[in-house]
Amino acid sequence: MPILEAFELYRFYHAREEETLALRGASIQIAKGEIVVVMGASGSGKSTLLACLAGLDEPDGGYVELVGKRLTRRPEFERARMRAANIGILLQSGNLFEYLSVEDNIRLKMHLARKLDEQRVKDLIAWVGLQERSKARPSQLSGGEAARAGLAVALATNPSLLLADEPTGEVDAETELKLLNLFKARRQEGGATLIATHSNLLAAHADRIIQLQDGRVIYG
Ligand SMILES: Nc1ncnc2c1ncn2[C@@H]1O[C@H](COP(=O)(O)OP(=O)(O)OP(=O)(O)O)[C@@H](O)[C@H]1O
Repeated sequence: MPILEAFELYRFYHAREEETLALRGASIQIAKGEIVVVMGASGSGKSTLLACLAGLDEPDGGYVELVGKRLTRRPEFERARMRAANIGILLQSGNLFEYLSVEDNIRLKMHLARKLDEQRVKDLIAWVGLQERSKARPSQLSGGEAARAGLAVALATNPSLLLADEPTGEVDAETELKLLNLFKARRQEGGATLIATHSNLLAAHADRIIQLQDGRVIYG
């Protein structure tokens, strides 16, 4: 069974007189242990797709199944509960609460999911190589450190699926490589990762590439 499956997603945006078709029948599947990269020109619908897959946005047509259960067209609190149990989200930036240290950001995420686990806090911090920076606030971190801290927070509750939207967009080449290696390490443990990105490095190491164009999957 795929961890996540999307069937014929449509999403329209209405702004003033204009209507934008951000998704026009996009279908995808992600299996356990896969790294799937979604590529496409700016405006092709990558962020919209990820938001629909995470249940943060509701598609106007089609639906998403998360671990075999429909996520779409449920009340927000139910989508939030399903998301919290199964999905970690990593964005280009803004993954951390500014007034909390790295380790407290991780703890807060666990606490909200009622999964506080001090050993896992330590393990995650070591895994992303931030042992020396665990008490630092986000504003005291370099871009690369903040990206790794964001990944630790996204994976705090050990989600079966990581959705990453342009995670290496604002980091240097060294951090890009570090993040790639962390995504690969996750794959060995059976975790699935879907990455919307323009990064050729991430694409080169993906198990599968999905190409979006004008809201449609044209490849993959
Ligand atoms: N909230 C919104 N209101 C109106 N139009 C929107 C909204 N969000 C996205 N769009 C439009 O939907 C289309 C798809 O946008 P989306 O952000 O999903 O593309 P993207 O592939 O992620 O782009 P980028 O690579 O630049 O982040 C674009 O034409 C965009 O202008």
